[in-house]
Formats: sequence, structure tokens, C-alpha cells
Amino acid sequence: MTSPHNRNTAADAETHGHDEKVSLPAARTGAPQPSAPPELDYQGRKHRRAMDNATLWDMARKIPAALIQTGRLAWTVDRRMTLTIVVCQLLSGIGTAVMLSAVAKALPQLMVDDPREGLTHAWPALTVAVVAMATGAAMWILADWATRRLNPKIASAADLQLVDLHMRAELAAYDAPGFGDRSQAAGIGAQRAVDIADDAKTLTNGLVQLASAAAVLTSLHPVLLGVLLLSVVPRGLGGVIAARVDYRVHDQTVSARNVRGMMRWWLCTAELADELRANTMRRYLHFWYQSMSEQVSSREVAGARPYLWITLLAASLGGLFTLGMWASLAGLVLAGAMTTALAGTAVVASQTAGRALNSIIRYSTVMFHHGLYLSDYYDFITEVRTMTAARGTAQATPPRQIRLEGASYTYPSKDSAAVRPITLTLNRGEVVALVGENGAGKSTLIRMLTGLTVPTDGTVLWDDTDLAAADAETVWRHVGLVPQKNGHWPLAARENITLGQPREHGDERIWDAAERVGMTKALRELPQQLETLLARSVWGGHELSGGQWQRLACARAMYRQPAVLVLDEPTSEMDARGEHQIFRELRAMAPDRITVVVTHRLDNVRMADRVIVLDQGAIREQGSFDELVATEGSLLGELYALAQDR
Ligand SMILES: Nc1ncnc2c1ncn2[C@@H]1O[C@H](COP(=O)(O)OP(=O)(O)OP(=O)(O)O)[C@@H](O)[C@H]1O
Repeated sequence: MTSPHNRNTAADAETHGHDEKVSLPAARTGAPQPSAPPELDYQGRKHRRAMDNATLWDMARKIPAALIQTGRLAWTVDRRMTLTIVVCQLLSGIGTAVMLSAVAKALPQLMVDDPREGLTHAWPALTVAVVAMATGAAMWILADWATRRLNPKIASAADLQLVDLHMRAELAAYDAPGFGDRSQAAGIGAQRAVDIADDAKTLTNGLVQLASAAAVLTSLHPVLLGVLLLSVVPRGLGGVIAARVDYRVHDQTVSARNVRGMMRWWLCTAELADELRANTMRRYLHFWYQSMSEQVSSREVAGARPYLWITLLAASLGGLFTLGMWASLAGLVLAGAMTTALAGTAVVASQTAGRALNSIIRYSTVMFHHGLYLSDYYDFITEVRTMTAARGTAQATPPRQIRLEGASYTYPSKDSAAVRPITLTLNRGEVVALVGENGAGKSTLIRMLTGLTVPTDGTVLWDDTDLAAADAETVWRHVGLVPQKNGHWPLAARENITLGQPREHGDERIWDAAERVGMTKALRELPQQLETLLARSVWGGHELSGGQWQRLACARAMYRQPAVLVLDEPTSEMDARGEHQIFRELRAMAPDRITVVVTHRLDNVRMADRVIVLDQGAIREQGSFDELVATEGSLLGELYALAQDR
């Protein structure tokens, strides 16, 4: 990729409008240019090897498996349409066989001196040929219709399975190296599931047609079949090599497309629109996005030339072999080994068989190619299935006590622990504040307390239930969590409060939760109150302020009336009134639950029964706020003094 240093400066490159050139903002004299996005490479290269080594034989071996996989997928989503396709394919093949046999019968009858007499004898066979051909065509159209009904269902089912698995995966799965890339590749595989269903239909149709035509051709002269087969081998080989080139390009650009896709969202969302404009980020981001697009397109363009040569060469060789077949037919007639009428039938049969063979080779290659993407999908599903939060069968109940016994956590990508072995007990009725500097391990600790992650060492117990052996869903049923980054769900206000809970008759509890977080007035003023869609980007949607979204996240957690209520920086965007109200409510709700609050606003910590100060993944001190602040050399005392020092 071109280095930003080689590009024109803004002064000579800047143009506006549609054909805006890639340029960097003018650097202040002497200042270095901002860097271009890095070249990215996909980490899962197994398919590139698979494509590099693929031979025609490999392909032939894998196609049946891909066909079975596709058949199963189709069968699970719509049996009726799958059956329709199979039956139509068979009938279309039978139509071809009948048509060819009828032509074989009619041609010798037509090869007489008097055409009228010939027609008189041949018309019943010709009628059969026409009806059989029409039936075959009708069956193909019917199969096409069934495929159109089947494909959207296949696409939705494959996509839904993928989305569902993401939602069920252990959080650690996201930290596995290359997870994002594999997830992206699997997404492409899910999209290709539809293509592969189409390929399978065309391929099986080709097979049926070929079987019919080959039977007729062999009955005319066995040599013809051999010569015909030869003519399609070069095209087949060419197809495999071309697919290899294509897949390599795809493989090389997966990461760049993945990152570009994420960036695209950031560039187009209203959420970042203010920051992007006011901080004049647009030009650099334009440069970044265009550079990333160039990375993708330059690799795609580079693949075009070998693709052209391969397909040209394969087609030329295929043409030569076809010429050979015509020559052998002529030779057979001239040698008197075949009548002209039979040679005519052979031409029709060879045309049909040739088309079928071409279609088989072409679609086998395409199917092999798409099959690789589909295997990304299935591999990812298998990988994530082993990572779903199905830990055990123990049913968690609302805990009176949470105990950590030497519990520690190390992220998969890290060598040192984010939380070092901790032994700690939290009791029902208690409000605990977790305090510590950035990166001290607070969020990681609350993930362990709530069973979102299982400690890499030690245990977390809810009463006597070890969370590592518990059914995670039963644990989370008793948790209410306000995470640092809460969801601005593009759903109605009602669902934004009740999300994750069964629907109830009446909205009393919803209004009660709204009242607790001071959102009653704001919700009543929405155009359709609780029915209002909270998504500015969607027509008719309405947007809340940052603090209002945070209040809604608190309402969502409170609405759950959980046994374990955990809030990670719940009031960072709230005004003083909102913050005061939330902490007052937390205290009021405290007797029936274990409450854990993470906050950097140390004045809020006063309301906690116990303050736990984390430092580099370990508990440095714990006690009441006043006690700790007054302790000589305490970290809380130091942080509090810093907070007051303005
Ligand atoms: N998904 C992750 N993968 C790898 N390391 C992580 C991940 N999440 C957090 N960490 C690391 O673990 C350590 C603890 O992070 P954690 O988010 O628990 O800190 P924190 O105390 O909540 O910080 P903050 O106050 O900034 O929210 C940090 O060093 C952080 O870089």
C-alpha cells in the first residue's frame, strides 16, 4: 500500500465532492504525517492451504460431503421445498432421456428421400421429444421456484444460528486470538449457504442430465463418451485453479474488510457524529477508510489477471478437445461405422451431455469454493459450541453469601493475572463499593462474582454452589448488571426497561423502576410514552441523552429485583440529582440483595457498608470509608485527597 509519505500533500491534492482524492491533512511544518492503517492479514489460513493443494480429485471427493451438508441444511429448514427440488431434478433428467431417445428414433425416419413421408412416420416420436423437452424445462422452472422459497429460509436459519451462538458464547471466546476474523469469515460462510444451495441444485441437475445423455450417447458409440469427457477436463482444472485464486483474495482481505466494516459503523452512526465533526476528524478518517478500501481493492484487482489467464487457457484447451470430438464423429461416418442419422443424434446428445458436463465441472468448482466458506461457518459453530456457557447442571438460587476462595483470572491473551488470587465474602444486605485505579481489576472481579467468567484458578461460590459447575442461565437469572458500556437498545422504551424479563400485564412495575431513577417525567413526555422507539436512526425513533440512557440502564437492573445487583460506574454521565437519587435507591433496596458498586466518584463511596480497594489485581485494603480515608498511607486516602485537590 502506498505510504502516506508518498502521497500528495493536502495543498495539491485537496479537491471536494465526489472525486475527492486520498490526501492527508496538511501537516504543520515539520510535524510527522499520521500513519496509514496497517496491512492486515487473516489469521486462519487453513483454507488457503486447502485451496492451494486442491486437485480435481480432492474436489470430487469433497463435493458429496458438501452436497450432503447442504441437503441436511435444506431439509431442516423446509422439507417440502427440498423434496420438490429433488423430484423436479429427477423428472427433468427423465425428460432429457426421453427426448434424446425420441430424437434417436425420429432422425432415421426423417432421413429418407421424401420429407413428407419421413414426417408422417416421425411425427409421433417428434411429439414425444417436444413434450419431454417441455416437461424437462417446466421441471427446471419449478425447481427454481422451490429454491427461491428455500433460500431465504436457509439464509435466515444459518444467520440466526450464528447470532445465537455469539450470544451464548463464554466471554473468554471473544478474547481467543483471531475470534473476530473467524466470526467474520463464518458470517460470510452463512451468506454463502444460499449460494451453495443454488450450486447444489444446478450441479445435481447437471448430473441427472449427464446420466441421461451419457446413456443415450454410449448406446450410440462408446468412444463418443470418452472423447466428450476429455473436452471438459481442461475446463475443470481451470475452474479449480481459478477458484483457488478467488479464495486466496478473499482470505487475504478478510481482516481488512472486517476492520473496515467496524470503522464504517463508527463513521456512519449518529453516536459519534458530533465528536467526528467538532474535532475535525473527518479528513483523517476519510484517508484511513479509503486506504483500507484500497488495501482490499488492490488485492482484488491483483487477482483479476491470473484469473483471466487461467480461464482463457482452460477454455482454449476445452475448445480443442471439443473439436477433436467433432472430428472423431466425422471419421466414424466417413469410415462407415455410423450412419449420418445416428451421427445427428450423437450431435444432439453430445450437446446435451457437453452442457451438463460443463455445468457439473463449473458448479463442482464453485461448490467446492463456496464449500470452503461454508466450512468456515461450520468450523466456527463447532468452535463456539465448545465455548458456550453450558458449564454444569447445578441450579443457582438467590445467594445469601458470595464467597471467593483464591479466585483469580488471567485473560487468554495475557501472561499476568488481571485479578490475583482473592479470598473474599460478600453478604446479603451489604452494599460493597469497589474502588481502584484504572486497570486495577474491578470489572474483571465483578465478572467473576456474577458468573460472567469462571475464574482461571480458585472458586466463586454462591452459598454452596460453585459457579463453575452451575448452569449459567440460572445464575444470571438472579443478577442485575449495569455495565460500564450499557446498551442503547433500538427498542421501545418499555422493552428497554423490561429486556431480559418475562412480559407482565400492566406497566406498574415499569413506572416504578422509572420513578426510582427519576425518568418518569422524561418517559411521559415521549411521543408515545413507553411505546416510543428509542432509536434516532430509525424512522419515528427518539433519542435520549447520555445520562438518560444511563438512568434507563439502572432502571433495567432495578426492575429485575435481583439478588445480586452490580453497577459498574452507573452514574458517570448523570447530573448530581440523578446520581443522588440512584445511590439513595440503592441503599433502600439493599436489605434484600448483595449490592456491588464500582465507582471512581469517591464521595459516592460513603454510602457503602464496606469499601474494597483493588490495586493491580489484589485487594489492598478494605473497611468503612471513614476508617480507610483516615488510615495513614491508605490508597483510598490518597485517591480521595487527589479528588479533593482542585
Ligand atoms: N478482554 C480483555 N483482554 C485482555 N485483557 C483485558 C481484557 N479486559 C481487561 N483486560 C486487562 O485486565 C486488567 C484489568 O482490567 P479491568 O477492566 O478489570 O480494570 P478496571 O479496574 O475495571 O479498570 P477501569 O477503572 O479502567 O474500568 C487491565 O490490565 C486490562 O488491560
